[in-house]
Amino acid sequence: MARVNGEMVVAIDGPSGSGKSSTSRMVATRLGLAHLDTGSMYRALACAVSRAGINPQDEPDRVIDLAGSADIRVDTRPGYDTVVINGVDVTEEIRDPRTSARVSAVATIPQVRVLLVERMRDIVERNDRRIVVEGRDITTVVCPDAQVRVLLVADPAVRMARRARELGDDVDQTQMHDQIVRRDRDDATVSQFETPAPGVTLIDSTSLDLDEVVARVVALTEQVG
Ligand SMILES: Nc1ncnc2c1ncn2[C@@H]1O[C@H](COP(=O)(O)OP(=O)(O)OP(=O)(O)O)[C@@H](O)[C@H]1O
Ligand SMILES: Nc1ccn([C@H]2C[C@H](O)[C@@H](COP(=O)(O)O)O2)c(=O)n1
Repeated sequence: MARVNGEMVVAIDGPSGSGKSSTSRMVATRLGLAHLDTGSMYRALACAVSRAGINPQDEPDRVIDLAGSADIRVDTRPGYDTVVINGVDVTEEIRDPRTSARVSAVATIPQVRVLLVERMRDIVERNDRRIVVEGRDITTVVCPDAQVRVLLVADPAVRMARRARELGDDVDQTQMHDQIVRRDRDDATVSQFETPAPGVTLIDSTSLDLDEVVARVVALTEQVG
């Protein structure tokens, strides 16, 4: 295994379905790092909001209260991916297309973002800054000082096809469009993940397989002085 020693924060941003989680998990495993999927934290909050019967558009203050008070536990061992909020294991629920449809309404509330960014940075520190962190604003807001910063993109049609293959018969074309195109449009109102910020490496995976993407990210970690 190409383990790295010392501090190594790898920040990976990108639009929905661009391969952030698959890539991050494999990079973390290969390098002996922890893995934080920050989208899972917004998704967990969206589950708790829904369980509490809160409508984020009508009652943003209740969402903000929950974002501040909720006990959110994420397992940062690569491949474990367990997420528990207020004692409820939502690991499966966060991947339900209904959660995907609701999560942007929670993640686009600015005060919610401030509260969760604080928690994300805390998790990075608790992992001794040896971690792969993925999301939409990791390279720009959460960890702009990361050793490696990547924006991972892929053509929307390719992302939809990959997601459709993953979900099988469960999701129709309208839902797929909502999960990828509509979600990106909403999420892009609060984060900049469509073009790389200065110093961020762009990787377009449209015609790269997963192993090729992982190899490129690992190569970037090897260039860190
Ligand atoms: N380079 C690639 N080539 C082919 N398939 C890929 C590639 N990268 C990811 N995939 C597949 O695309 C799908 C979406 O990948 P993944 O869940 O990692 O994306 P994501 O960016 O984390 O998505 P989301 O933003 O919705 O959480 C998965 O089925 C994954 O196996
Ligand atoms: N750093 C982040 C991470 C995620 N989000 C939002 C955007 C998505 O709609 C939602 C779920 O993320 P996903 O699991 O699809 O990566 O959370 C964000 O705004 N910032």
